[in-house]
Amino acid sequence: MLFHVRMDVSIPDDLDPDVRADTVAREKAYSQDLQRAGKWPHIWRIVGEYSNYSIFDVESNDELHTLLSGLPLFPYMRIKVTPLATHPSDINGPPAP
Ligand SMILES: O=C(O)CC1=CCC(=O)O1
Repeated sequence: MLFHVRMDVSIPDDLDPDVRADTVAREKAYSQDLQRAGKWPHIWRIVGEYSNYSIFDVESNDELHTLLSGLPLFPYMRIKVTPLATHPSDINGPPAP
């Protein structure tokens, strides 16, 4: 199942700089592990914002929720999830299983 996910990050200005750096580093490692596992095939920076558009490829809503709620930056994010379906005009058809 494919999901489009928008993440808007808002880290409080008064967060300890060491905690901030550690959290951002853990976020990067967590994200890259999921990218290598094929669960997070795309991540794009939204120009001019501390936000990204991502595509997740997971088995269920519950799996997506588990992955998103495990993000180290989750406490500092607003997340909008859009489930994706195959478009009937897509010349490539549905993604391979
Ligand atoms: O910087 C962001 O958009 C938040 C984020 C998600 C994965 C990551 O490495 O950073």
